[in-house]
Parts: sequence; structure tokens; C-alpha cells
Amino acid sequence: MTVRVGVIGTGMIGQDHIRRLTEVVTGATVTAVTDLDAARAAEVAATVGAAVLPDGAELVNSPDVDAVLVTSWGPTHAEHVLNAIAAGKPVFCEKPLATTAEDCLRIVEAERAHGSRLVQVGFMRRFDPGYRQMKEVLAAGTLGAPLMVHCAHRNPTVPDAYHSAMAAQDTAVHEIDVLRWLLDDEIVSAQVVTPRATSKRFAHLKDPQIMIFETVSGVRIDLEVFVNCQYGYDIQCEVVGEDGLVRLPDPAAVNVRTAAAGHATAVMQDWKVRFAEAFDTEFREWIASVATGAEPTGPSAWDGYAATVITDAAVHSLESDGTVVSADMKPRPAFYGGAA
Ligand SMILES: NC(=O)c1ccc[n+]([C@@H]2O[C@H](COP(=O)([O-])OP(=O)(O)OC[C@H]3O[C@@H](n4cnc5c(N)ncnc54)[C@H](O)[C@@H]3O)[C@@H](O)[C@H]2O)c1
Ligand SMILES: O[C@H]1[C@H](O)[C@@H](O)[C@H](O)[C@@H](O)[C@H]1O
Repeated sequence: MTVRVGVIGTGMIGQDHIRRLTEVVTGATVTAVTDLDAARAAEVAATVGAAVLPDGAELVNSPDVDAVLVTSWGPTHAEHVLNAIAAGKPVFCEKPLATTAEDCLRIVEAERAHGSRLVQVGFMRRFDPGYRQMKEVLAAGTLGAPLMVHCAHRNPTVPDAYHSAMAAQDTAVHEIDVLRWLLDDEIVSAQVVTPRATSKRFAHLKDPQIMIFETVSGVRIDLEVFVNCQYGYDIQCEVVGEDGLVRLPDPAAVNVRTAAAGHATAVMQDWKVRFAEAFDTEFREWIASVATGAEPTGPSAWDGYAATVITDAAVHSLESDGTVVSADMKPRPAFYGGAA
């Protein structure tokens, strides 16, 4: 079966996912798109022979759409995801699932009322080969109990519109999701402190930020978020256990030796390149689940809810001079499996 996908939002990542669905993943075709910017939607639709529909509700309910991809702006996600659940169609929603915990819970409740999982959230790091190898090592128990995690999330720079809360909402949210999954543990509190700020930042931006999370079992996670580090896109993660540690590998890259540069290995500059393989695998697995009528196995609506509660706690801490803020979540329903 070829899965006919309708795409809501044909901006930067929407276009990248349309390319992926069309050129990389087998078994999928993009049959319909919509965007507030009708000219942009028409231009993108023409590249893949899709229909342009007037809005998200029509797209979700189109008989030519089997599954929905939401790549519009975050505050609009909840409406489109709820429409897809009401239509009984699988929906892949880019992060965030919704911008408020209340909206995430409405989605969780709608999905539970539907009776089976329809929603997958776009936390692509779970599909990265390096993180998957870390997960295997941790699951095998080779390291003993995990005690600490040290992470860094560095971007060379960010656009002017990026503000201090986005360090948690837009950037750290990737670690928040992948660490809940890696450790199979829930985050219960967040604290954000700010070291000396880089002079390369915009005046309105607190950068870098150091985030400290604690989990139910007492693991401490420290995460440096530095979004104007200048030198590259650099993602580091090291889990330290009682008997050893496991570290996220950098993607393979050649080492060049010259008199001028000494030993040199290029530093990646772009998250789209760093996580290209993760995005491809994420969509291959999502399309495979839709094609076979199976429930998606990627990040769930509950994971989307948890991520929003934890990022809210981090933003609250940032805005209250680094107080420790608890991440108050509802109990996890059996529908979404055991512990996170
Ligand atoms: N997983 C990741 O690493 C990752 C990376 C980048 C962006 N994202 C997420 O993807 C989403 C889109 O980001 P982007 O960078 O592509 O933004 P963008 O501004 O480039 O594109 C968004 C598009 O959606 C359209 N749009 C907005 N609301 C709409 C609505 N209700 N109906 C139809 N069209 C609508 C806009 O006109 C725009 O063309 C965001 O939620 C962002 O957080 C995820
Ligand atoms: O939207 C992007 C994207 O999610 C990247 O993966 C992250 O590194 C950036 O900080 C963020 O702004």
C-alpha cells in the first residue's frame, strides 16, 4: 500500500520532509498540502504533483489523505492533531505536540478515547544511530545503574527572533525527550542557571544556559545550551554509570593532516545534516507503521505532553533566577505503557 500523506505547513521543515517522503522513503506519496501562504503551498505542491487545499481541516478530511503530517507553527499543532484524531487518521506532528500542557492533555484524552495510538511526535533523536547504540548499551546493563549525564547542545548561531525561553522550548527539548527515553526514567525537576553571557549574543538573549534536571531515580543531568557558539553544530552526551560510561559518537568524518592545519576533522554546521539519517529513519518507520495499520512506535502524545511540562519547568526556573522547579505531571495512563 502506498501511504497518501497530506502536509499542513510547507515552510522550512515541511519542505524537507516532503522531499524525504518523496525521494528517500519508499511507500509514501504526498497527495495534498496546505499553508497559510497560498503561493508557497502552490509552489511546493507543484514540485510533487500534490493538490493545494484551503486549510488544515479540509486536508485532514480529504478522501485522498491517509495520514497527516503537521509542520506548521507550534501554536497551531493542537488543532490539526485533534482534527486528525477525530477523523481517525494517523498523524505525525513536528515538535512541539502543543505549546501548552493543557492542549497536550486534550490530545492525550482524545487519543485515549479513540482507543489506539494515532499520534507520533517529531523527536528525531530517538532514531539517530548513535543514540540507539547508547540505548542498547544502557538496556544491556553493562554500565550498572546510570548516575549522571553530561550533555552539550551547541548551535553556531540562531536567528534574531530566537529568545531566551527557546533555549528550553526549541533546543533543550531534544535532550529532554531523548534522555527520558535513553534512561527509561522520568524527569521530575529542572533548574536553569546562566553563566557569563557571550558577547556574540543578541542583547535580548541569555546565552549560554546551564540546565540541570533530576529524574525519579535520582539521576542528575547537566546540559549546556549554547546557541551562539560560533564554531559549529555540536551535540555531546555522556551517561556515567556505576561501572562505566557510554558516550554519543560524533558522526563519522575523515581526518585531514596538512602542515597548515595539523590534524583536522570538520565540525558540522547544521542540525539538518547532523540528524539527516535520524530524520530519514524516523519517516521510514512511521510510514511502515501506517502502511501496515500498526500503532506508531516513535514518541507518543504522552511524550509530547511530558516534554512540554518539563520545558515549562525549565522556562519557569530561568525566569525565577534559577530556582529548582518541579515538573508536575499527571500520572501516566496505562494506555501509554509503563514508566517513561
Ligand atoms: N525536529 C526538529 O528538529 C525541528 C526542526 C525545525 C523545526 N521543527 C518544528 O517544525 C515546525 C515548523 O518549523 P519551520 O522551521 O518549518 O517553520 P516555518 O516558519 O519555516 O514554516 C511553517 C509554515 O507553516 C505555515 N503555517 C503556520 N500555521 C499554519 C496553519 N495553521 N495552517 C497552514 N499553514 C500554516 C507557515 O505559513 C509556514 O509556511 C515548528 O513546530 C518547529 O518547532 C522541528
Ligand atoms: O529548531 C532547531 C532544531 O530543533 C535544532 O535541532 C536545534 O539544535 C536548534 O537549537 C533549534 O533551534
